Amino acid sequence: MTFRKSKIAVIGAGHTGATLSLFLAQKELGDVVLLDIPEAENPTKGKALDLLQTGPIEKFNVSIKGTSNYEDIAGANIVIITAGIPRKPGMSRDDLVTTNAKIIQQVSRQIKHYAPNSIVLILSNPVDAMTYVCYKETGFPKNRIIGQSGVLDTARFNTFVAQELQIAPEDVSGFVLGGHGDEMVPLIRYSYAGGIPLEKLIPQDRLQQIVERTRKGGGEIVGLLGNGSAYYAPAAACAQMVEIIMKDQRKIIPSIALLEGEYGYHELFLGVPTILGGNGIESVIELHLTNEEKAALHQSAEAVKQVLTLCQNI
Ligand SMILES: NC(=O)C1=CN([C@@H]2O[C@H](COP(=O)(O)OP(=O)(O)OC[C@H]3O[C@@H](n4cnc5c(N)ncnc54)[C@H](O)[C@@H]3O)[C@@H](O)[C@H]2O)C=CC1
Ligand SMILES: O=C([O-])CC(=O)C(=O)O
Repeated sequence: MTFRKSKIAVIGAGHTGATLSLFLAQKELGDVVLLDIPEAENPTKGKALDLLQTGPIEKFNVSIKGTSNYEDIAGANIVIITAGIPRKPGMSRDDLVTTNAKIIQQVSRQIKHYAPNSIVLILSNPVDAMTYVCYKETGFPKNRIIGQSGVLDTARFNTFVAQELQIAPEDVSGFVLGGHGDEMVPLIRYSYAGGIPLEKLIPQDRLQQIVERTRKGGGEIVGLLGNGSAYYAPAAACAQMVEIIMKDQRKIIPSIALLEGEYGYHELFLGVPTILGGNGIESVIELHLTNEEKAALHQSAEAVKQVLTLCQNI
């Protein structure tokens, strides 16, 4: 009898890619292939070997291979793209667009060739636009092209609310819509702690401060790190999405998904609540929004469209 394990490919072996590989190995979701550019082949192999040697201590048993050869991702079930440059203090995510769009284009071509049946999860920034670039370049169906932003943004919101109320973070279920930029839309009306609407637990002005901190949550960490951006929580967010897909858990999770009429948008990737499962995005959940919420979402969508115009001539 042959036992075939699943294969998960992580493109980009930097901070997020290497951290994600550790989370994936700990979850034993499949064998991990960690790929970076040829110039970084030795460090990539070194990180993979180091991760592999974590197995006996952390009690996981999967293979972890470092490589710069795309043949190694052949047949991957899921590919996560973390390749690209991160921002530095003073930059916005959108400032990365020209460099990263070219990288995503190259990487997507290789994925199309070597892992044509894979589900692709995009992390690289500006992530809403990079998800669109990957969609266009691979030509994969929309359910198999997913961007990560909302799991992370919601985790930040939940953390700040838990700190405010002095409760367990897992008791908080926040809700964030829109693009992964400072215009993102944390929706207080759909946010709860222990089933109680947050509006009943925290005064409006404090809630607004938490919303603002969430919107700028990535920038806060960029400012503190000084040379790069967050990677533990972003990697954990990707690992959770991979787990949901690999185990076909059908969870309601915010994903960057292609909108074809939902929320009034067409041919636009934006963060929305989705059912995530074995086929990737199983469906987009459309919620009723107040006029104020619609206006905030519109502002966020316009910011994403603006960045997309910069991807047209890559
Ligand atoms: N969507 C989100 O929520 C988040 C997105 N990010 C984004 O993820 C990206 C990666 O961040 P980090 O891992 O911290 O950066 P990093 O600089 O530590 O790692 C990036 C890696 O990509 C590799 N790379 C560059 N071009 C490549 C190519 N053509 N093929 C394969 N690998 C290539 C680099 O050699 C490097 O090892 C950034 O764009 C960052 O802004 C980071 C955190 C959260
Ligand atoms: O802030 C950044 O540049 C990285 C990112 O997307 C995040 O941490 O939310």
